[in-house]
Amino acid sequence: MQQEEEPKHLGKVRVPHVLTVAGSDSGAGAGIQADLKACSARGVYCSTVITAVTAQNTVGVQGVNVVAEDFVREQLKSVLSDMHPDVVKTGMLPSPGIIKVLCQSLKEFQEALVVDPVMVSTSGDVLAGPLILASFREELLPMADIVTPNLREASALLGGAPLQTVGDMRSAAKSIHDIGPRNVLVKGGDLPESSDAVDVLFDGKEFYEFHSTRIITSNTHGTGCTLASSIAAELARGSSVLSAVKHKDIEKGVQLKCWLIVDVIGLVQSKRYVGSALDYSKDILIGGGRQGPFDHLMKLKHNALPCMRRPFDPSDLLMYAVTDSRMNKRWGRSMSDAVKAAIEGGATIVQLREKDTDTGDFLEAAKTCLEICRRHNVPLLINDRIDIALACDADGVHIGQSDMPACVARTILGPDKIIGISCKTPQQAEKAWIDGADYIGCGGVYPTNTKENNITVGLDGLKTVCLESKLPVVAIGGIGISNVRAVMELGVPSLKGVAVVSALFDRECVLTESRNLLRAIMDSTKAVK
Ligand SMILES: Cc1ncc(COP(=O)(O)OP(=O)(O)O)c(N)n1
Ligand SMILES: Cc1ncsc1CCOP(=O)(O)O
Ligand SMILES: [Mg+2]
Repeated sequence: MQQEEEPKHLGKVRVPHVLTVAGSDSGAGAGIQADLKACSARGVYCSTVITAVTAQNTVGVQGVNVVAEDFVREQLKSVLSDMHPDVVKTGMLPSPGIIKVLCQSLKEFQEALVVDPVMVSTSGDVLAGPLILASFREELLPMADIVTPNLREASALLGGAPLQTVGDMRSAAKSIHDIGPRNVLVKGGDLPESSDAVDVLFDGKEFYEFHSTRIITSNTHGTGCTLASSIAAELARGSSVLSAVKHKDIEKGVQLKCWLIVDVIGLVQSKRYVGSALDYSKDILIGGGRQGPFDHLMKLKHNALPCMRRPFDPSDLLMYAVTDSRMNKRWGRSMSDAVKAAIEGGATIVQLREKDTDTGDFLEAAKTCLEICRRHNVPLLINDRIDIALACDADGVHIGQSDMPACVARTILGPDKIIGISCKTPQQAEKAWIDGADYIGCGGVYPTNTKENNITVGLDGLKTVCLESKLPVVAIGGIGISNVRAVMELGVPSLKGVAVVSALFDRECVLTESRNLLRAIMDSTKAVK
């Protein structure tokens, strides 16, 4: 009997998809490269049709090599016929011929269209001449669902009169709308004498103004491309709503209303995203020119902190300091002062275990502690709170048996973060290994007041777990200067150190306690050898 073939898409998820038709920027701040990064940051797949290759950096544009029209057509056909993007976004279109080719393809495939009418690069280099202006006006703009000119582009599209006020921007938006696009967003980032950045949207009926705080930075190269890509990404994400409306063939008025909802929300989100990326990137240094790129994924600075992170080393577990804000408060010190003193006293890894600190305060303190830890090349872990670990880009987390399952934590945190799991039995230790943990914390070894209702495993329980564990082990619970020797002298190779809370932090001087405890640990490890 012939088996029926399963449809290829069964069980697969369709992801939102933007096609960008634009030029390549070798400096990767703008153009195709900005579009790819912006779409990735906004969670949308991005395919690319390259119209020109530019030699470009933070100083300016040194050269442009236009791609042959036929080859632009071929790229368009390859992507549109097979991958069916939800939205097409255009950037640099360097010849009237390329615009014609694009418009033909768009008529055939009927995708939603976001036009960033790139004419002059942010460095002032002209990327599109007067012939292109005519093609924009006559062919491309009438097909656009939204067009996003800056002040200079809006002025060029309308014959050259400068735009100097929000009133001018409104009139320009209306006049450009008359050319044919369904929505016009005139971006006022360059408006003189304005403390905030104002953009004006006109949808043919109403004007909307979007105000945001102006971010003082020279790292703005690619802002226009990024905003347009981000709008395209938002439209692609909302395209299920749009296509539902389109399919039902609802009368034009309702369809427009639906567009507007997607547009306005998408615009607000896009502007907010660009603002956050600019703000994050205001102090990064790439290139020596006047205008630098910014970091679309808002991650680059983590790697630029004083000390680079390194892979987890089990010997980091030797003296493991676990914070407790109640104790530190009692002794009149902040979390970061406590961490600094513990590290100066020799702590080899730090865990922030903050059971009653508000989330906002916890995050801020965690960022400060992370800077201290990075400076000293000491890993920083967060207890229980994967959200905090992600938000501050800590080195990892410590989780217990009733916290987030370790395999889920691993999926969320990725392969490079450190994950520690509390285990009281060999079975739990085995599971921790299967789930992808890096180490286990075993205890309470001795009774403790720090953690309520914690069952004590004793030295025997610790030894049993250490003997069975495939992962390195750190002992915890009631450990201090008086009993650390007994723990370390168990002499099981997987036992790499001790984790302590009150022995360091429920004391007057964290620095002294840390030094003394480290000395005792070192003495006992020497004794074992
Ligand atoms: C190193 C280390 N080991 C064990 C624990 C305890 O974690 P957990 O069982 O999740 O309990 P809480 O600390 O969250 O109360 C730990 N924190 N660190
Ligand atoms: C968090 C934790 N997990 C098991 S025992 C314990 C508390 C350890 O605190 P202390 O070092 O003050 O006994
Ligand atoms: Mg926990």
